[in-house]
Amino acid sequence: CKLSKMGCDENNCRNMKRNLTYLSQQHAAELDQDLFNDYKFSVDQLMELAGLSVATAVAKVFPASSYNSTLIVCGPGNNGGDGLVAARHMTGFGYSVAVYYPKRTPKPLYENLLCQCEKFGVKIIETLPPINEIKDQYKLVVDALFGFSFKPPVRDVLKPALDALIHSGVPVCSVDIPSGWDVEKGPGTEAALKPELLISLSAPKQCAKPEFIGDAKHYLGGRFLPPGIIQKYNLTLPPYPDQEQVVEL
Ligand SMILES: NC(=O)C1=CN([C@@H]2O[C@H](COP(=O)(O)OP(=O)(O)OC[C@H]3O[C@@H](n4cnc5c(N)ncnc54)[C@H](O)[C@@H]3O)[C@@H](O)[C@H]2O)[C@@H](O)CC1
Ligand SMILES: [K+]
Repeated sequence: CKLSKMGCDENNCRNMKRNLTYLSQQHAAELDQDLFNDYKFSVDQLMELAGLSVATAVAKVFPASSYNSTLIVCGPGNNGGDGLVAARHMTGFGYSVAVYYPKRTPKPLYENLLCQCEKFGVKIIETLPPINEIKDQYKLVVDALFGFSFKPPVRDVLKPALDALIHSGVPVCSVDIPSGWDVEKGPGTEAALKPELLISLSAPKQCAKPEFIGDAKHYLGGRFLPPGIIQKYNLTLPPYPDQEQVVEL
């Protein structure tokens, strides 16, 4: 992590992680609403910054030179929207990107993002390859299926998409929440998704605590929190270095 690279010892690293704020599901949703209602952000604005930070963190950990072909699995909510934004930015970072987006929400926001993906050369696939063939086609998978509004268990319609994330055998980068996990209680079972990278957006949620994510790399992105929100929710978060979109936790 950042601190250990700066020569700090492991205890300091652990203490920093222990002092981080981990939001409950309810506070994550309330904070989101405050950004829209009190601070007059639009969803598009925040989603663009969230998706850019996802693409940035992925590129830092899994560079396009080695992990050029990427599958992004997008869900029906804003987590899926972050995935569509990340897909577009990743084409600019040198990746060849395919998007699987099985349950599309008929709203201009998502339709526009999908249109932009196509125009940037993202391949939109209508069916997933069989699970055992995913690793023949892709070197990396981005999990933008469910975010902080997910309530387990997964419903049948999106179970095949979640199973593909869990069993593909390809490194998975999860956007905000590892899909299928309880937002507060973590993975729950041994059979849950085990991402190699988690990008928490705005602030980590309780399922991102070290005891749940283990050795996974963990980044914070979504550099858009106003000082008033940091005060209101009493957030302890690391500073972003310079003009970076993400910080490693
Ligand atoms: N405040 C923030 O930090 C921001 C958050 N954003 C993203 O927005 C996400 C939250 O988005 P949403 O509230 O739209 O919700 P999600 O994207 O978490 O998912 C909601 C969708 O999943 C479905 N769903 C929920 N439980 C399910 C189950 N058990 N089985 C099948 N489907 C299920 C719901 O019907 C709904 O369609 C965050 O995690 C983050 O990725 C960003 O886009 C912008 C700013
Ligand atoms: K996710």
